[in-house]
Amino acid sequence: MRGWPRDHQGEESSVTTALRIATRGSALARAQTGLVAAALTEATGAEIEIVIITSEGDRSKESLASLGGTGVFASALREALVAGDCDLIVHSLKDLPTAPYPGLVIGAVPEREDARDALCTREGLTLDELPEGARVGTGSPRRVAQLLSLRPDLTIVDIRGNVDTRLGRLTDGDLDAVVLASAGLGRLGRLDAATELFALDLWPTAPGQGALAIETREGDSIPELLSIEHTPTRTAVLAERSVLAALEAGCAAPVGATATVHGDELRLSATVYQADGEAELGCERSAELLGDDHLVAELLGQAVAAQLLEDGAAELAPVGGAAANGGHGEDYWPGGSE
Ligand SMILES: NCc1[nH]cc(CCC(=O)O)c1CC(=O)O
Repeated sequence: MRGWPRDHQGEESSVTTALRIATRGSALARAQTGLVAAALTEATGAEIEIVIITSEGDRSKESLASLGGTGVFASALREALVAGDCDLIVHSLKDLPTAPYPGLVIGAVPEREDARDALCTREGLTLDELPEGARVGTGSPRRVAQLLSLRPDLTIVDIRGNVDTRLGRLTDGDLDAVVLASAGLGRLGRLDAATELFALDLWPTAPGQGALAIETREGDSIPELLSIEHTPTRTAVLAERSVLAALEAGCAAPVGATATVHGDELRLSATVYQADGEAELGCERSAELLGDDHLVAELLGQAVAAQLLEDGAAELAPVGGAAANGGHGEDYWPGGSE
C-alpha cells in the first residue's frame, strides 16, 4: 500500500509503487481520471495505475432515496480509499457533498475548465430560436428554473443518464434540446454538440461546476499533487461550496454560484431560483485575499448565504434547512452515470 511506506522516512526510496487512482466506470469519470493521470505523469513522471470501481449507484435502477440517498456514487470509491485500495479519487467537484468525509480530504484541485452550461439543440438553434413549447431535457432544478425564467413556454422533460444517453435523446428526435455542462462535453470530446454557451453572469452554474477534486486520505503525503494544484480555483470553489453549505441547500435546491479570483480579490455571486423560474434572488460580494484564503472563501460564502436568507431565499426555494438532504451533487440520476 502506498500510504504507509510514504509516511515512514527512509522507506520511500526503496518502495517504488504506482499511484493508484480509483474511478467510476462511466465515460466521463474515466475521461477525467485519464486527464489527471496524464497531468501527474507529465509533471512528475509518476507511475499511475487506474482502478475502476462500480458503485451501487451505477448498477441500481432504484431511486436514490431507496439506496440511502446521498453520495451513493462517491461512497464505494471513498470506502476503497479509506481501506487503502487506492491512493486518490478523481471527482467532479460539483458532485462531491459539501459535508467532510471522515479521514478524507481534498488533496488537490486542478485548474477549472469552463464552468458554463451548454445548450445542445438538433439544428444548431439557440435558446431564443427554439420553437414555442419546445421540449428541453434536464434533471437539474437549477437548469429548469433558468430555462423557464427565459422561456416560460418551454416543456421541460426530466431526463437521467450519462452524457451520451442525453445527447442520444436529441438525435432520436424525442427532445429539441438538452442542457449539459460544457466541461463534461469537452472532456468527452463532444463540445461539437454545444450550440450555445450561457454566460455565467446571466446563468450561474452549480457550485464547483467545471472543476475536479482529487480526494486523498488525511495525513497522506503525495507531493506529486502539488504539480496540479491551482490555488485560485480551490479558493473560488471553496467560496461557491460555502454558500451551498450555509444555505443548507439540498440537491433539489436551485442554486447557482460563481466565484473568481482577480489578483488579491475574490468575487462571489450566487442566485437562488424559484422552481418555476418566475422569481430569483441574487447576491454579489467580494473580499480581499490577504492571509488565509480558505478562511476568506468560507466566510465570504457564509456572508452571501446569510444575505440571501435575509432577503427571503427560504420563502423562494427549498433552502435554509427545510429541504436539506445532505447535499449530493445536482442533476443526480439513479441508474445512470455522467
Ligand atoms: N451531475 C452530473 C455531472 N457532474 C459533472 C458533470 C460535468 C463536469 C463538470 O461539471 O465538471 C456532470 C454532467 C452535467 O452536469 O452535464
